[in-house]
Amino acid sequence: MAAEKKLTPMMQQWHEIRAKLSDDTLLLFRLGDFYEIFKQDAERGAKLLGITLTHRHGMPMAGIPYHAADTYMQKLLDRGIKIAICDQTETPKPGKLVKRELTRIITPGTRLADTQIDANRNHFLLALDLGKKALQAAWLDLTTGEFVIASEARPENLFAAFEGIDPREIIVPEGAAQSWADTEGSFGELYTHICDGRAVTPIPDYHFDVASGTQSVMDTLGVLNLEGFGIAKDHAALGAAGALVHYATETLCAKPENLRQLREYSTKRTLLLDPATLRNLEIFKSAASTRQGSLLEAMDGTVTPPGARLLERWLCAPELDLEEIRRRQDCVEEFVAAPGLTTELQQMLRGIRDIERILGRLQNRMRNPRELGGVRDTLNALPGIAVTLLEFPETPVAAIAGRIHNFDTLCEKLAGGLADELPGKIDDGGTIRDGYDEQLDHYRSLTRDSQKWLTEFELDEQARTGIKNLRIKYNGAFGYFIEVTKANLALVPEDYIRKQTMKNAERYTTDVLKEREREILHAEEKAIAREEELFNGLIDAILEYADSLKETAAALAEIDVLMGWAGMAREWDYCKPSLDDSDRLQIDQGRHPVVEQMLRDQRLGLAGTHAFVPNDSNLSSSGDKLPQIALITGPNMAGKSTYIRQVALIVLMAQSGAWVPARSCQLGLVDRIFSRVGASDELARGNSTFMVEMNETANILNNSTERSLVILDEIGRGTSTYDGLSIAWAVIEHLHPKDASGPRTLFATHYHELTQLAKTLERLENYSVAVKEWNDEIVFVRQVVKGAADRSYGIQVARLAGLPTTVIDRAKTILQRLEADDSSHNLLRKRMKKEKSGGDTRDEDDQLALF
Ligand SMILES: Nc1ncnc2c1ncn2[C@@H]1O[C@H](COP(=O)(O)OP(=O)(O)OP(=O)(O)O)[C@@H](O)[C@H]1O
Repeated sequence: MAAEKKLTPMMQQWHEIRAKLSDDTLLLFRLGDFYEIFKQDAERGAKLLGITLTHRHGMPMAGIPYHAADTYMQKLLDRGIKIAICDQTETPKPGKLVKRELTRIITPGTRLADTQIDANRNHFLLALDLGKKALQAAWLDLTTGEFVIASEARPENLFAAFEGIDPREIIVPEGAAQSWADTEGSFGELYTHICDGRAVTPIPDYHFDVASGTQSVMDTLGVLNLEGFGIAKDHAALGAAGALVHYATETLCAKPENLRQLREYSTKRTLLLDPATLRNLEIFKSAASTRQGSLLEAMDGTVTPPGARLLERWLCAPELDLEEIRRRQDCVEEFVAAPGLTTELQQMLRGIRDIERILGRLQNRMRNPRELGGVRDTLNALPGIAVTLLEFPETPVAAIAGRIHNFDTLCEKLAGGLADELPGKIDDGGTIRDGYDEQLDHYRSLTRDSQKWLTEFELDEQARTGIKNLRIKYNGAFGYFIEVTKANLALVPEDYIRKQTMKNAERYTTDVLKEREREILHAEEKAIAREEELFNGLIDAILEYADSLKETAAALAEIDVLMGWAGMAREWDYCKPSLDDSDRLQIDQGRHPVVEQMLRDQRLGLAGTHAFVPNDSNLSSSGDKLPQIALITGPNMAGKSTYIRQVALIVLMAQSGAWVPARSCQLGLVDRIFSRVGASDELARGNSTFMVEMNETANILNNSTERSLVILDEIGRGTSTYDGLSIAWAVIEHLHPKDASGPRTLFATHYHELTQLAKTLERLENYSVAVKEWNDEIVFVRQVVKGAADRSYGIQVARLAGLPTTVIDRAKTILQRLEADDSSHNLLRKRMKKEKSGGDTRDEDDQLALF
């Protein structure tokens, strides 16, 4: 207690505020031009930020300059640290403790400042709760106001969506986090996976209560019920939504003001992509974890950040609604047919600002004059965009254009009120245009007159005292003063009153200067206060239009994505796919969108690289005239993986509403894409390659339907040949139910033995990727043809890879011996050889019963 008594009033204030925060939060305490960090926070902060730790009266402290705070905050947030900001909430007065309040807590999932967020990506905060029957989830992007709930009896279906939304922070009920991670089976694994590398924040369980959650969601949205959003009052995920609202309110230190809508995500309305497929198909990130080389990058022709964000949302939730898919496709078609207008529109879109996020900040009390300038400039650009869109009358594009509102009144108000050049902060002055407000003009003229007066006063005093270098100066602590250097002290007149002694100068004031100082400061203070009032008035005027601004921003984002797709369609000669409810998939001359682009880029630099070779794909789940399963064999490096992936990517693109890299494409809607391809990054998580492969395969066998698309690449290669072959064999049989339909499947393999399945499975057809042999060398022609391949040409490919000749020669010898060996494994191969040469295979058929 004795120690407590000694605290200065300011430290008492610090203690009171610090006590409201959790231990892991770092408190930044505004002190003049610095944010100070004290005590235990100082030790932690100094280490994390690499700044000097000092001690005052034994108390550790560290400080960061207010003007550079953004950079330091960014560093802390990137390390997953929560920051609490305590600001001065009144103008400091000498001798009085300034009022301070917590103004914000910033966590990885609740950042708002544009310097702290990625413009092209959403920043979602995700809340999870596992009920007895279902997983409840809600996610919210505070920067844009997007707010979604979901409830799913099969949690694995939702984890696919989470992978796509890529949450920055996950809120869970206290106590649950560890027990969920320890849950046996897929839930535990998926939960651990989604938490990996993300901030996880436990909050008390009662914040997940459905009844109180519903109430706080309704209060925040400003509605009396949720029927307008098609959501039942007792929707089980409203508990998670309530937890989000609570957390957002706590961190913003106020109710989030930009939440206006709530949407339900349903796995039944979306083509599902499980996390493994998103990774395997390199949808959002390449295998090297970069955007480059991903489908997202190859499909991104957007020119605005909201467009880029919408593209990502569309790609992680491709549609099952034919009408919506066709609407998007038709818009792309309009833009494809009007390249000139499209380029013009794109040019205009480049000039607009991110209204959705500006609104988010304005509504949540992060206001600076330049944001208003952004709204003004964007509104000025809208009529031009709207007029250009009128060139698409009575088309789906015109329907989107119809969602762009008219803001003439607001435009006029902002043009009249805002200065042309805007400062970064309202306190800097100069936000409001001269002539907009009489009162402000009056204070400003007083200040301007005073500046003139001060200049004249300086000249007069120089003349009166004979001190040529006498200066009138100003600083925040001492106000206005007359500065005289030490050498001229003898000339200082009697009426000068000493204010401060410096090393080389003395500072004085006079009664006249004191009087004038009072007037000037008063006028400046009044001017700033009036300017702030007017500034808030303009913000209120903007916020009155919040809903129509949001709708306009959403329409512009759509136009941006669709024009980007049209640009791609023209540049890469894509076709408009035709989608229906059938069970077929027919792609004529399909290409891999990413590999094709990479090959062209390489070709520019590397002579001799070939262009992408297109291939057809034809499947139907009932096996009606087309196979249900395509089994693809072929040499290493021939292009098997590329081929099967391209089919999956084309389906995903088509159901997102984009055009696709093919000459033509007919597609019966796919409900899920499953993949088991390539190595995975699971090794670091303690799973072996084979284990991962089997987990993914199990998921496919358990969850695929006859509407699904399954692509499997080299199943079973992670174990011994016999085990692998047997598993692959059984997997194919499972995917080919007797007398029923099965998922449309592409299966690439090096087990040539599997090609025999075509004899027993009527809906399976063999294909191979052709190569030409020339002088014991192979030439890749990348053509997929009907019929099985006879060998792997592994040794030839190894030679291409640069294995030493001695190793290649030795491998050939071993291969010859193995092929001569009469093992049961080679029976199949021998049999195939005989078959090819028209020999008798009856003996081996008996042996085949083994499989
Ligand atoms: N249709 C194509 N046109 C042009 N180049 C292609 C085509 N398909 C594949 N390639 C090129 O060939 C390379 C190898 O393809 P891919 O990995 O698909 O072969 P693979 O048969 O699956 O090989 P492995 O069996 O060794 O895994 C790709 O990286 C790509 O550059």
